[in-house]
Amino acid sequence: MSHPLSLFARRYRPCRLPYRRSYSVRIPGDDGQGLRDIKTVADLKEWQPGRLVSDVQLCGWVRSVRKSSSVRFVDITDGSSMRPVQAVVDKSLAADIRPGAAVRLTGVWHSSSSSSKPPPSVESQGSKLARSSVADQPSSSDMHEQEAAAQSAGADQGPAPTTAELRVSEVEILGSSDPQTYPIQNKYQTPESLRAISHLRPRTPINSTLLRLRSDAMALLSQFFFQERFQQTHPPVITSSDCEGAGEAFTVKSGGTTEFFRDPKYLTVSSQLHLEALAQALGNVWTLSPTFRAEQSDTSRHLSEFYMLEAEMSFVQDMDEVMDLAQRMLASLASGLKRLSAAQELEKHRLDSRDPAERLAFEDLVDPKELQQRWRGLTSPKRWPRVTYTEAIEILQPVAHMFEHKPVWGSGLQSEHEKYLAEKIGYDEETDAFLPIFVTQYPQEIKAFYMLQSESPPPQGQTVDCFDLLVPNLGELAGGSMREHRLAQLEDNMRLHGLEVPTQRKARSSDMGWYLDLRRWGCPPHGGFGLGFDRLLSYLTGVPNVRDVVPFPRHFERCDC
Ligand SMILES: NC(=O)C[C@H](N)C(=O)O
Repeated sequence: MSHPLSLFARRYRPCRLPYRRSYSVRIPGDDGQGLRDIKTVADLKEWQPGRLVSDVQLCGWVRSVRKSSSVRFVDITDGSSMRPVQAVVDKSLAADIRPGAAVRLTGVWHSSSSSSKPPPSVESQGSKLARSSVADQPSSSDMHEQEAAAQSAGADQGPAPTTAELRVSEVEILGSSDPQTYPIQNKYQTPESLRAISHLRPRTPINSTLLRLRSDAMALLSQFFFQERFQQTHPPVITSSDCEGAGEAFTVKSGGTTEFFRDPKYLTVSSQLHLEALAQALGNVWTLSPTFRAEQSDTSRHLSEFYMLEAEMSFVQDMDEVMDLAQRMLASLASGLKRLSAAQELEKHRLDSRDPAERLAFEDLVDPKELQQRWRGLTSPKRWPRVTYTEAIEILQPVAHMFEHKPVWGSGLQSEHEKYLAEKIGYDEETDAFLPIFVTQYPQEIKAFYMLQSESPPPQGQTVDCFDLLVPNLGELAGGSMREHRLAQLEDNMRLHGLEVPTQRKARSSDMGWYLDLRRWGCPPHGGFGLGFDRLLSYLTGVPNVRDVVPFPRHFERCDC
């Protein structure tokens, strides 16, 4: 008897969906069967078919228009690459091609390999104009004829282009733009002025590349955790409690007169407690979710809404395993990003940029040498340094005069202390790299109630098995801990931190009864960490203010659109 599945397989005919191209670039003969994979401006710029190709269609936004006597050189972008592609449009067709407009252009693709002469190396805008042969080209209809002749003769024809470009015969304006009012100027705009137009800011070359890097990072992290057999989960955004107990939660209100959820609810400050519940069913779990803190800190490192990457591991006894995971994850992310275009473009175009406005924008970023030291540290095969909080205080005390706040055992490390430690301990002379550092075992009193007490605390006082991951210039990038998995001890910890200890979980109750329940049935030793995703991106890209690596920053007194 045949297996029911094979029966199904015989009956099953895959349905062939009509192929519809929804990409910004369309080349003739591309029927979606994978013969060519030219979908975006980034692909098109790389495409060197070795001949002229007509009927290439390009959708995108006009970044700039340069004029010569008979043609317009139009820079087109679709957000897929930092550099635009050049379109050459006869003056007669170009009247409505203005910066900011959305256009569809059709024409002949001239790649550098369709030229008999080798392409020139990097050119300045001025020299490009002067040297381009296009200004002396025949009209667009002549270009079509030339192309047909070239194809039938199987040979290259026409004057050699100096750069890959689309010679346009048809122009459609899909969304017009008035350059007089368009707020994105072809001149330097300060980060602060761009923040005031966060809905348009992604159209600038550097910001759009940062957003692509952000997207790459999310994809790589998903890949990493998938390979590590972690389950990705969606913990809630609306929660009953302030997990860290720091009183920095936003309250959720419905706008009605009655309490929507019966009693006050909050926007999550950390997914950790819910992740612990999921980890007790799924093993190892992670999430990258929005997190909210109502801190009134108006600094370059704080956002009221940020993305936190949190991971929780079950059956883990040793905190080193949690720190190893954090290091493995960051190393894998950094090496993955290095292979992708957004990170490569940021590095390359910083060096080859000829546009004065863009050069100024690059100067707003951290010095390239320091940036390389960061990346070398993140991808280093060496184990990142681990020091206890007590050792850290001992390192800080002899140089206490350097700080505004005195380093004393029992008080939290200030950002100035964290930055000093990261630079001092993390610098690896041998490789000229900044290794991130782990500071472990903080005093119990200044840490959250759920952390596991250390087995052998220092004479100064009781500590907990926790860690902060510190990097130069930024300070804390991540924090994690072993969680107290025993009910009685957890209840003691709660009392110690002045929290109410519910005796049993009541239906519909919003107290911590549910969290204590987790300790009642099958709670193994476990631990995890949370990492500020936006801070990480700002560290990787050298963007000094975390507000410039998120599309729509929200922070104290600012939530613009
Ligand atoms: N998942 C974590 O360990 C993060 C921790 N709850 C924090 O907010 O810092």
